[in-house]
Amino acid sequence: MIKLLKYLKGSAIICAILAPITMCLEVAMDLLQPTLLSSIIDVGVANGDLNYVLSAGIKMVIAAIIGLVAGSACSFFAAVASMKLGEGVREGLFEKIQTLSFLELDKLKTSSLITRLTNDVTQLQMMMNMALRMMVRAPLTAIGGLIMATILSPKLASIFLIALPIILVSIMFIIKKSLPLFTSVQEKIDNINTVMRESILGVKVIKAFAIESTQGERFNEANDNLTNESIASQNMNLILWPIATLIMNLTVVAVLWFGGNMVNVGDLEIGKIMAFINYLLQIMGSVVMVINIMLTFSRAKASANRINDVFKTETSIKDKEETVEVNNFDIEFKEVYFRYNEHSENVLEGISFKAKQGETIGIIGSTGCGKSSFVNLIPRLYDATEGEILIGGVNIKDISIRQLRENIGIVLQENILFGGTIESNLKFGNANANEEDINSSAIDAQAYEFIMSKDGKYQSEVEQRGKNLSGGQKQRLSIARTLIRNPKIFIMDDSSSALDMATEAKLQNSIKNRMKESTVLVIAQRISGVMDADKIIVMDDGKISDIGKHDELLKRNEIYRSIAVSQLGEEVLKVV
Ligand SMILES: Nc1ncnc2c1ncn2[C@@H]1O[C@H](COP(=O)(O)OP(=O)(O)OP(=O)(O)O)[C@@H](O)[C@H]1O
Repeated sequence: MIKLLKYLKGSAIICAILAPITMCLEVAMDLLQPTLLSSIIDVGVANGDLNYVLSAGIKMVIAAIIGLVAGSACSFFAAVASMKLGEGVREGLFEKIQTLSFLELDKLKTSSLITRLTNDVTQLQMMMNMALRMMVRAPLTAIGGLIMATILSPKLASIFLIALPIILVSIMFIIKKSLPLFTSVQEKIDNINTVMRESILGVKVIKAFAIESTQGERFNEANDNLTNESIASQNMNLILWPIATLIMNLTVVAVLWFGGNMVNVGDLEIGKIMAFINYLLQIMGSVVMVINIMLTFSRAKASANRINDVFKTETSIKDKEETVEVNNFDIEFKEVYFRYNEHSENVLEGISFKAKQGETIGIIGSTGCGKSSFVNLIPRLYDATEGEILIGGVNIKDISIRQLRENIGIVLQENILFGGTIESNLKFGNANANEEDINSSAIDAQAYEFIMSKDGKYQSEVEQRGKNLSGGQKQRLSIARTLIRNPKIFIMDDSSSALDMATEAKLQNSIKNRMKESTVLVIAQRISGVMDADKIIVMDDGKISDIGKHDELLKRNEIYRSIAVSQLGEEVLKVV
């Protein structure tokens, strides 16, 4: 948890220092009150000295006002410092997540990352706030109260020697038991976030399949698990209160019993007993505060561990110290093998091929045969497990990730658009794009017409994830967003599947003209999407089955021939 304090910066550090200082003042004022009260009773009232009573009373009021102001200032400083800590940690986490590769993101899981960014940071904030207010107050009040009570009557104060150890041992026991429960509660929140995320994003599928009740059951199960775990962690909390209250009440009885006897034999004044009980209540109150701090601390520790897990995660894909600039964008795969993690099987096996800059390569194969995995290796979204991938003759691991990704434009299979306007989405591809760039990429992506048909044209609103656009419109905007970068390597991962044949043909034509100088890789499910390519790679179960032109493959490759016949009919064979 201490490690995360480095996210406390600037004015927040000053607030974090001022909060305990102002708290010290409040505690001092609180500790003064019982002594002033006892002097009023034992001196003022006992001697019938009204002036003494008045002046001590005024001192009590002034002390209370100073205590109030100091306490409010402390709460303010603690709130600012803890909010700023939360802001800093969230910012750090967000930046860290941006650096992680797909591999680490797969492992950490999106919904868990969201819980860590929100719920776990909130726990940390609460801890910080409480620590700044209570961590000083509780021990100071307890120690100060003990000293003042001992000054009043060392004999009576010996009662604390029995009461305090019992409470402290109970606290330690409960804390030890509750830490794993708090970690488990956070995990259960992860689960519920996963189900919620799936249910909300997939609400249309759920409705279309009429599986609301099944989803409801999944949600209820996750919800029940969270509730049960939270109750278990709170139960620990509940045991502590009766123990603390019982010990406190027994101590008060003991003070009254022994103190009463002392008054009877003339060893102690009545006012001192009252002050003693006041100190006792302050000490016990601070013990209760310590219990609260410890419980919040255990919960925050579980959250801090989860946050630190993200900070500790090192990206597996990073730049070497010395990187090489490339000016040529031929691509070569040399005996490339790939699997998603050490426990899974190879998704790609022995992939070798070459593509010259300016060539268009089509990639076709049955679903799940590894096409997306294959192209994802080129911009290093994942790293190959074995073998080498070269661009312009240089291993891609020797090229800086920035240069690599700046020169590669990939239209992913999942077309994710961001909330904003059509223009802001296109500018994701190139923030400096001018009107001409925007127009030309929209025209080439066959998106211009539908954009112009909208009332707002380029300023038309795009809702989150582009949900107010059709599948084909999203695909075309995603293509335009990539074309606007004029990448040296242009990859389309099944990006024209939602377009009709005529639009797809126009798209192919415009890409061919625009990307003459680039290496183009096009994954398609439809033969029409790849048949005009300079080379077509036929993939089968993670391996390359064949590479050739349309006519050649029709003649010699069984897989290609069967895909072509299934889509274009037997006539396709007559041309060969
Ligand atoms: N992130 C991932 N983690 C683990 N396995 C994955 C992941 N993504 C894909 N796979 C697995 O890798 C294999 C190849 O998937 P890939 O997406 O590359 O196939 P594809 O040929 O592009 O499929 P499609 O044509 O349906 O898009 C599949 O068996 C899939 O289950």
